[in-house]
Amino acid sequence: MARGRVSRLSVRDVRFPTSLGGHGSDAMHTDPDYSAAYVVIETDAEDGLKGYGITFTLGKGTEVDWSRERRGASGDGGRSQCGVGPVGQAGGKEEHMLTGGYPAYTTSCAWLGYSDDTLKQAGPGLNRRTHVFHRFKVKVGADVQDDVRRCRLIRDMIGPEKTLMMDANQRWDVPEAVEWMSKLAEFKPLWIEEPTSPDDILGHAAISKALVPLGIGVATGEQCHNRVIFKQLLQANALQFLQIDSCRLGSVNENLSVLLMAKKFGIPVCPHAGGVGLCELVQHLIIFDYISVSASLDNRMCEYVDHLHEHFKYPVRIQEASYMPPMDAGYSTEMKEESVKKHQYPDGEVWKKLLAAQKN
Ligand SMILES: C[C@H](O)[C@@H](O)CC(=O)C(=O)O
Ligand SMILES: [Mg+2]
Repeated sequence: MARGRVSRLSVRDVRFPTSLGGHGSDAMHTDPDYSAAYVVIETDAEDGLKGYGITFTLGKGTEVDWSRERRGASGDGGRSQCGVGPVGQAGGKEEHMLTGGYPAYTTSCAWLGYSDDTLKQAGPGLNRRTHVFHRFKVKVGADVQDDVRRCRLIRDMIGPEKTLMMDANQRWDVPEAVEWMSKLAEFKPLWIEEPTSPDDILGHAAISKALVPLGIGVATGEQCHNRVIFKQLLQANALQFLQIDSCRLGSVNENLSVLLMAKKFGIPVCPHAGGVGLCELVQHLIIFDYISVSASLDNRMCEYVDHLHEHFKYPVRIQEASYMPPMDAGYSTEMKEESVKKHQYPDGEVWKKLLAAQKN
């Protein structure tokens, strides 16, 4: 157990220029730069132990988080996530995880900013992934004709059996969501994610009521910042898939309370991980969910995006489209110092070059 009092805290603004390749783009966020307020805490125990935390943002948001972290990293429970202990004793479900891992789906096949050629190409496109993954998510919501074309292309490539999900990133109002999804129903999506404002609990309930008869569930949660919102979503039958976000919900404890509520309501948790470092964090929560709470993999899967893992000291391991349990102690949050230095905004090497090029 860590001893001592927190004696030092650093917060750094780390940004990755993902917008240059359209990675991470959706109907609401057209040019995101995956970024983080990266926090390191040390104690006066002088035992070498440090705590690492990140809060995911899309670039400019880091400035807001930066000032929050500086003002009171411990005051409000913080949105950053610091290390927890290693996995415990092996039992039947742990064995299952250790051998087979936790099922993953990929969103990296179909960000909204990708051209049709990119979707088709090997490399960042879908071909490379179709034989690895069985579950795919496509971004929709900006233009219905584009969505029909892109969903057809993807459904044709993955075939009728593989699972397809759709994500509108809050773009629609309630009637629009129902109408739009009725047009995309032919592509057999398992869920529509964030069909409308994340705060509109009754709106989500109305959309669920209209779409469940078409075989389409509603998924939401990546913008839900506390357990009370999730409680209301569950009580109102407003979602069929619940998506915790390890950084959005303040603290591991808040995430755990949502896992427990989801179990009580019989709703599968399928965490959000589209961002930098989110896959690294959320794998701990979802494997815990399986081993200690839900005990089920029915209709459950964890999002995977395949960017930026190389900047983490303990990156996720994906095998056969599954997250393999992390073997290192902690929450897999520590970034490589070299990566942090290079991507620090605005004075890291990467940003100095980009900002200079923008001026010219
Ligand atoms: C801006 C982010 O990339 C967002 O599109 C992620 C998301 O909605 C998801 O992964 O789901
Ligand atoms: Mg989403």
